[in-house]
Amino acid sequence: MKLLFLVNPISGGVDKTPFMEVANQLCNKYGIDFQVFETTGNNDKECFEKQLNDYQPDRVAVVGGDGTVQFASIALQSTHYAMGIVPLGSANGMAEELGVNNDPTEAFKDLLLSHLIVPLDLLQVNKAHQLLHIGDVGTNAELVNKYENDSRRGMMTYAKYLLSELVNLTPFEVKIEANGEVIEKSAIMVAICNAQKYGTGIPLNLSGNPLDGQFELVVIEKVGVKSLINAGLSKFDPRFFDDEHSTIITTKEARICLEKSRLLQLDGEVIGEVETIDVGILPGVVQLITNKDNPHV
Ligand SMILES: Nc1ncnc2c1ncn2[C@@H]1O[C@H](COP(=O)(O)OP(=O)(O)OP(=O)(O)O)[C@@H](O)[C@H]1O
Repeated sequence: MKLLFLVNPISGGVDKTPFMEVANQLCNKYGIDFQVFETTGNNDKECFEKQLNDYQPDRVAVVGGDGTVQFASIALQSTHYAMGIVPLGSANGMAEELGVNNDPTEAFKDLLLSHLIVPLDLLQVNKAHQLLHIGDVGTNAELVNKYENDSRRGMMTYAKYLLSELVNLTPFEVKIEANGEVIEKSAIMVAICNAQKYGTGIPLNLSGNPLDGQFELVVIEKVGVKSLINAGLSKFDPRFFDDEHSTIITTKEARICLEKSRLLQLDGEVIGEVETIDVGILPGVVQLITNKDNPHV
């Protein structure tokens, strides 16, 4: 077997050397030929694609967090190269959704052993962007933007912005065209979900499945104290999930029209202001190495 490691050395602020030493020993023990590609943050897509096509691996091991998994799935889409995840980021939301073992070495062994390869969906957003996990406009996108632009990272800064966003909630009008219907709502946030939960573990819906060829739009109309407490609790137990103030639409294609431009964030990255968001599904374009611990299989 030929294995290509795609490693993000900075994800999660975690030193990847101990994991790579164990992985190296396992590959030597089992006679697995391997190469390593380390992201640098510069020109990664071109360099990765070159190494991929020169080496032609049987499998790709993605070592990092959500940003790295998103990078890999976009680079590997519509190719025959299968990828598996070794969760080593600060947020491993997609790994969690897909039932990947929390222990990187165990996740790596699963990746080597499993013969279960399933087609994973991506979403196409406004022609120019692709989304793997969750994107949104409204409260959360504003929060991500302020947090990203503050040099003081960490939980205190995040909490400060979260509180100011929650105090200043101003609903906006949104029109959604999907499944041959038009829905108009007053919302504080609209989320585009290929999955169920944010990387923090807080769920947005309980029906999202990144392998089903569809996606969910979640329109959050308002947040009361009760739903905030429930959101926190539902991180630990989905029975607390409260959809009283949200509308969930399952579809393959949608147009979201906002009354005025708002910031859009996709997979944790702020894209910029948009007034119209066209979303489509790219069904099963990524070959994902998984196993029966994945709740969607
Ligand atoms: N070696 C590097 N040095 C600096 N930036 C890098 C490096 N490798 C990748 N990047 C940049 O880091 C970003 C991806 O990292 P991101 O933090 O989203 O990863 P992650 O895997 O989700 O980790 P985390 O969970 O810590 O956020 C991209 O913008 C990428 O260009």
